[in-house]
Amino acid sequence: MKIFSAEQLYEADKITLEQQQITTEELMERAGAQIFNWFHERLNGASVPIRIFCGIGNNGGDGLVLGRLLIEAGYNVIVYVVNCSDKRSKSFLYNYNLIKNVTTDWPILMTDKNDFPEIDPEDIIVDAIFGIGLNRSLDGWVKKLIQHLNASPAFKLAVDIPSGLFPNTALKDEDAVLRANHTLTFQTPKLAFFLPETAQFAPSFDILDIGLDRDFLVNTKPLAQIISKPEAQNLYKHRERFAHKGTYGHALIVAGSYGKIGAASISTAATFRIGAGMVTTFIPKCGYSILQNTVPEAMVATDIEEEFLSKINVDFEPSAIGVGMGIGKSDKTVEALKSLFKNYKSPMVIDADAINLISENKELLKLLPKNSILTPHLGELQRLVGKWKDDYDKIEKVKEFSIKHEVLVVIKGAYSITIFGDTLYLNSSGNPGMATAGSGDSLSGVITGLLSQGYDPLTSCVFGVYMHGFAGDLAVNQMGYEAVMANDIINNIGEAYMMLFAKDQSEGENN
Ligand SMILES: NC(=O)C1=CN([C@@H]2O[C@H](COP(=O)(O)OP(=O)(O)OC[C@H]3O[C@@H](n4cnc5c(N)ncnc54)[C@H](OP(=O)(O)O)[C@@H]3O)[C@@H](O)[C@H]2O)[C@@H](O)CC1
Ligand SMILES: [K+]
Repeated sequence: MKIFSAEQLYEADKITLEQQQITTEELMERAGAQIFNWFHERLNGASVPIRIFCGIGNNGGDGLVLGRLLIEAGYNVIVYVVNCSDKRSKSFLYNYNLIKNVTTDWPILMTDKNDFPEIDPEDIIVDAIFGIGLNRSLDGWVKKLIQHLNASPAFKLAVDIPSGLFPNTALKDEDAVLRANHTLTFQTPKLAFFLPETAQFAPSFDILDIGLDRDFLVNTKPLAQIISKPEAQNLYKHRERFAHKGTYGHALIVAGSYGKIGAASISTAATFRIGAGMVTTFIPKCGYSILQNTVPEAMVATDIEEEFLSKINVDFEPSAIGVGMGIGKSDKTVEALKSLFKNYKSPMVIDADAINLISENKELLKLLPKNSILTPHLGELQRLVGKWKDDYDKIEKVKEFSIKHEVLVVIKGAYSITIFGDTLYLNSSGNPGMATAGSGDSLSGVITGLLSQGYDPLTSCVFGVYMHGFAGDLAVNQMGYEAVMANDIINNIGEAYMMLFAKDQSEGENN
């Protein structure tokens, strides 16, 4: 699914009116009716008070349509106009007049904080104050109104986007945003719903299809793409009946140091589970028996050093390489990486300490094979690209980095983001149970295993991140968030493949 910017949505709006020969008011009626249907299906005529707060732009207009339809259906509705300016939009005014036809309880005009109503915990609050037209942070009594609403335990439903939240630019004042319980967003979710600093304001949402122009939606390059099950299904490559282990490549995992041989075992097991044909794991000598015991399917090659990596040498041409998990930061390991990057031109997954070593020895960046994949967590990312001001600045910095060094970057987090040049993919699978040691090592193994099978680097990232998260969702369903360990994620990769095409929706919420 695509995420469009506010500017693109206004463009879609304009094209829709032209192509479908409809007025703004007709489109607004569609939007309001969709929200009404959502309510009506759930409330089924219940008499709970619904307090609709409308701004003076088109978001407020949507609120007025909803109010009118709810009143007509016999609901207990109180409509407020947050009258912060006299620049009311044309469609707002049109619907302001219409609502007067269906009730003698005209909308209550609010002009300062003396007009704030008392709200019972059982009431429903509808936030139609500001939508994607917000162009500065809220202040004055309107900000106080938002805080008044936030202080109430009543259920808060936001229309299109919580008021005060910018759809695709940074937030400056987090005390001036409605904390919605749920958001009904038009046509596509907004980027802010997925980023760490702003997702808290829209913790859950439904997307309402208001019939914006299909051609525009299909042919326009979006701000970002969300990867959910349908997209992942399209990325999956079927196995060939006459396949043999060579068909799916011979991956090389370069990992581990004294005390961190587990990182090598975990990433090796994940490389196998996602489907690599063969895996050789290159580790310091001290890990030899451990690895042969924990992953007997793997071949093991060892460094001349006992406890860390100093010179990486294998006698085959790997189909993919995953490097960095638990390798530590010895000086000799920097040299080992240097020659690895120089000698092998296969696509590489670069993780953990390999990323840290690159950050400390920037000359390594020039040696990275083209289209290599870096999978930093936030601390590693910051060391790599420097500090960022906010989530959007972070994305811009990573885009620049990706373009400059011709690499892909996976920013790990609640919605992991894959960045390739100026293209963004947001992953929808995964859960907080996966914040556990070794989870990242298993992801590196998954991506390496996909590369090894011949998936291209971008698909390996996007599909790998999805499958890893999906396996984590299945693990959580079996044992709960707290108990999940990295091996449980790996052990559910098989189930994730089987469930990928199953109709059952038992996995995570936003899949
Ligand atoms: N796109 C679509 O396809 C469809 C969109 N639809 C709906 O339209 C919504 C967008 O409507 P919109 O453009 O009228 O903007 P909206 O958010 O109502 O607010 C604009 C007003 O707020 C003001 N203002 C801004 N910041 C402010 C601040 N900090 N403090 C105070 N005032 C501030 C600004 O005035 P200003 O003072 O800047 O001149 C202006 O008057 C969208 O979210 C969706 O709900 C649907 O109906 C159908 C299809
Ligand atoms: K809103």
